[in-house]
Amino acid sequence: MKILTCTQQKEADEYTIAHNSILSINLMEKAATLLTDAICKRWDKSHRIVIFAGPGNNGGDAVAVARMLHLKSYQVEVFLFNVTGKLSDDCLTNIRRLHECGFTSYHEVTSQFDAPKLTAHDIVIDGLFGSGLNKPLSGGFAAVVKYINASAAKVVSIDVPSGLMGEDNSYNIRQNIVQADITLSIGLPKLAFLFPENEELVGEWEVLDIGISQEYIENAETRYLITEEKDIRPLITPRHKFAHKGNYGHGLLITGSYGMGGAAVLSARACLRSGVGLLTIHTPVCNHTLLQTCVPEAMVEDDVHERFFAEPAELDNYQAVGIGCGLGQEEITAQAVIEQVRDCEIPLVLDADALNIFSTYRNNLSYIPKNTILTPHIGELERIIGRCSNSYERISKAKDLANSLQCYIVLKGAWTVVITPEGLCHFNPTGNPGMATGGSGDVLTGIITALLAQGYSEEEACKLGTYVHGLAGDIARNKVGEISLKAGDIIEALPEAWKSLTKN
Ligand SMILES: NC(=O)C1=CN([C@@H]2O[C@H](COP(=O)(O)OP(=O)(O)OC[C@H]3O[C@@H](n4cnc5c(N)ncnc54)[C@H](OP(=O)(O)O)[C@@H]3O)[C@@H](O)[C@H]2O)[C@H](O)CC1
Ligand SMILES: [K+]
Repeated sequence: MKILTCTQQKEADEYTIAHNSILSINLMEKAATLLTDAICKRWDKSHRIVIFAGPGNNGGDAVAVARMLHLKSYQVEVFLFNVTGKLSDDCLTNIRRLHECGFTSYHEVTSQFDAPKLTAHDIVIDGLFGSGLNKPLSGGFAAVVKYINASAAKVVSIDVPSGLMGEDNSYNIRQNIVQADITLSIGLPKLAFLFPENEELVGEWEVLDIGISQEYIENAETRYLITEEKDIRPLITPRHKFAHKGNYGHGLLITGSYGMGGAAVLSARACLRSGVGLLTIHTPVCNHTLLQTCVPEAMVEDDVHERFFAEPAELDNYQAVGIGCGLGQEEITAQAVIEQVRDCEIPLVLDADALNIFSTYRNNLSYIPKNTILTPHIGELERIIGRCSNSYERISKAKDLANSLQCYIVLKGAWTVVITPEGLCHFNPTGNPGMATGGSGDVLTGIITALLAQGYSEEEACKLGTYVHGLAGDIARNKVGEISLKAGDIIEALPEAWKSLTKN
């Protein structure tokens, strides 16, 4: 699913009106009908609905919703802010329609706003500003926002929480943005919804399909997409009837150190549950027995060192290599990692300590081969690109890094994003907060390494790997709950996740 900018969203509306023979006012009527349904589904008529409408079409939506709720016998009160004396045509039409159905609780605010007292049982509909916002809110509107946020009422924002920009909020004023409990987004989701710092502003969100022109969406250029199951399923290549283990690649995981053998176990088990033909684990001697016992399906190659990875492995026999889980950052390991990466000519995944090593030895970043997959969490990424003050800045800088290294970056978190060397950002929808636990990343590295070994392209391996990892996490959550979820549960759920993605 594409994510469009607010400017594109406006163009999409105009295109739909021009090409799908629908009048602008009727598109608004469609939006208002869906908004009203979504509201009625959640709250019954015992709640007073207090609607704050702005001067543009976001306000027009809100006024149309007021009429629909009024006609369903909800108790509705409308405050329309008309401080410049300039209302959009569709907003004006809806004000007329509201009056025509005998509605009397309408207040037009031109200067002084006598704020109603809001209680916890009230529902506020925030239709002040939507995709037409062109600067941070200030003055009277900022005061209205603060009053809404200070109230105990539940807040439903139409399209976007008023004051929030759809994409970049680096220069916004946070306290002047509505804190919604629910955002009912019209057409497509906005990029800003996917950023963790906006969670308390956007609340729970839902997209309402008002029938925006598919043709426009297909042709719209965007760098931001949400991966869907329908994008993932076709990527999976079925196994051949006459296949043998040699057909599915030999993966190598360079993982583990003294006290961190578990990371090697987790990544190896996940790798084996993701279709790899053969797996070898290169690990310090101290982990030999552990791995032979816990992962009997894998071969173990001992490093020269008792406790740490110290000497690069020979890569001739492998189709992919994953480096970093539980490696530690000993000087001797750092040198071995840099050398291993510099000379690597097969598909490569760098995770955890391998990334930390490159952030310490930054001058060696250019040794990372083209098309390598880097799988940092926010902390690991910022050790490389520097501290960022918000997600938009972080993603922009990550795109720069992916471009300068010509690498793939899998930035892990809620909405893990796969960034391609060309700067496309694919947001992954699966997964849950239970997966924020040690070892979860090791599992992902194992999965992606398995996919690369089987011959999936880097982009496919990133997208498919993050999707199935999150899906397995969701299956595990259903079994054990978010609090108890541990990395091993994700591995145990991988078979079901793979099965669900491959069944008809
Ligand atoms: N038919 C359609 O196009 C549909 C649109 N939908 C809804 O429409 C909004 C977008 O509507 P739009 O009118 O483009 O924009 P807004 O309602 O968000 O706001 C525009 C007005 O706000 C003023 N503005 C902008 N920023 C500020 C600010 N910081 N402070 C004060 N005023 C501001 C702006 O004035 P200018 O003079 O600056 O232009 C406009 O007056 C979309 O979000 C949907 O809710 C329907 O959903 C479907 C059809
Ligand atoms: K709004």
